[in-house]
Amino acid sequence: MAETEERLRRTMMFVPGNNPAMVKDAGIYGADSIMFDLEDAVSMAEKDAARALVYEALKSQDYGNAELVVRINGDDTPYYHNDIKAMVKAGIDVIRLPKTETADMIKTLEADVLAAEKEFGREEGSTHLMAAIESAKGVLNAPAIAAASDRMIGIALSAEDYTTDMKTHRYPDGAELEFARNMVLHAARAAGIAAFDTVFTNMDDTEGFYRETRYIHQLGFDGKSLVNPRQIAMVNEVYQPTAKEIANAKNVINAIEEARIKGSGVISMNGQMVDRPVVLRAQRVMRLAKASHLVDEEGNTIEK
Ligand SMILES: CC(C)(COP(=O)(O)OP(=O)(O)OC[C@H]1O[C@@H](n2cnc3c(N)ncnc32)[C@H](O)[C@@H]1OP(=O)(O)O)[C@@H](O)C(=O)NCCC(=O)NCCSC(=O)C[C@@](O)(CC(=O)O)C(=O)O
Ligand SMILES: [Mg+2]
Repeated sequence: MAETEERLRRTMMFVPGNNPAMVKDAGIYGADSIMFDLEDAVSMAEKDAARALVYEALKSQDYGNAELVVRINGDDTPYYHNDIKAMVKAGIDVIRLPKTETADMIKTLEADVLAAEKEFGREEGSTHLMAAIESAKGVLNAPAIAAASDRMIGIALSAEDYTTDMKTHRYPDGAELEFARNMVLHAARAAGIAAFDTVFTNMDDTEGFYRETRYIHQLGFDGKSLVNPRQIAMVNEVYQPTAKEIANAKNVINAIEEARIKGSGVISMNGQMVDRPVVLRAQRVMRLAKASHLVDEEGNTIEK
């Protein structure tokens, strides 16, 4: 992937760090990002073993093109520093801080990660960060959290802890998450980083999962945190562009290229004004189409 190209982050799958089979096979399902969990999926008694398991997997397993993320334990736990050191030493792509409530928590994490990069001879700045927003305080501070470090690649809403903090629970229509979703999304967009929607935990409610995914796709989220590989194809299906969207995107890109050659940045196409934001949307449609194997590298439709 070219350095300037936006990475697709439709699916970020939680993998319990204490489960050797799941850790080993996590790469076979095609998630855009694999998130090894050292926090709430792992009991206190298994914290050290899980960290060692994930460390060994990162050193020895080939997870293909997936972005590798680890959810460490919070800075109020005795595991936080060891988690950071082990994961930075193993060369993790992204550290996800759970229950992030302030920008200072990210700044502290950034300093701790930098110290670990120096200690283990890793390139300074190579470890990226993201924050999980899991409380009212976190939601209200989301803009500052999102902008707290140049290492930040995204922020995620964590609705299980958030609804507990709000003294409610999750309902099928998601009204209890409306404010938090919009805050997280706006904070991410204002900081120029990715926004991840929360996990959906009822494996049997396929209809509910599709409904929620279509909704967050419409809002503009980059993708969702997931708990099960069966959810990956469903998210990709919702996020993949339609044939009409792809055809339109190709026309936009071709038309603006012709206009550029003639020295113009804005044109009219079928009565519709085409300018920079329309072109950026068209380019994103083509990236999604490529990732969904609907078109090849040159943008030609792949016949199924
Ligand atoms: C849900 C279930 C038990 C269902 O089990 P089932 O047995 O019915 O699954 P099946 O579909 O039958 O599995 C078919 C095959 O896939 C394999 N497989 C399944 N899941 C896999 C996976 N995740 N990774 C790799 N492999 C997997 C499985 O091993 C089998 O492999 P095989 O035997 O070879 O065929 C299982 O998925 C699971 O444990 N999920 C992870 C749960 C978890 O991590 N929770 C913590 C994160 S949330 C949180 O903390 C809240 C939060 O903090 C969130 C935030 O911050 O965003 C907040 O506050 O909101
Ligand atoms: Mg949580």
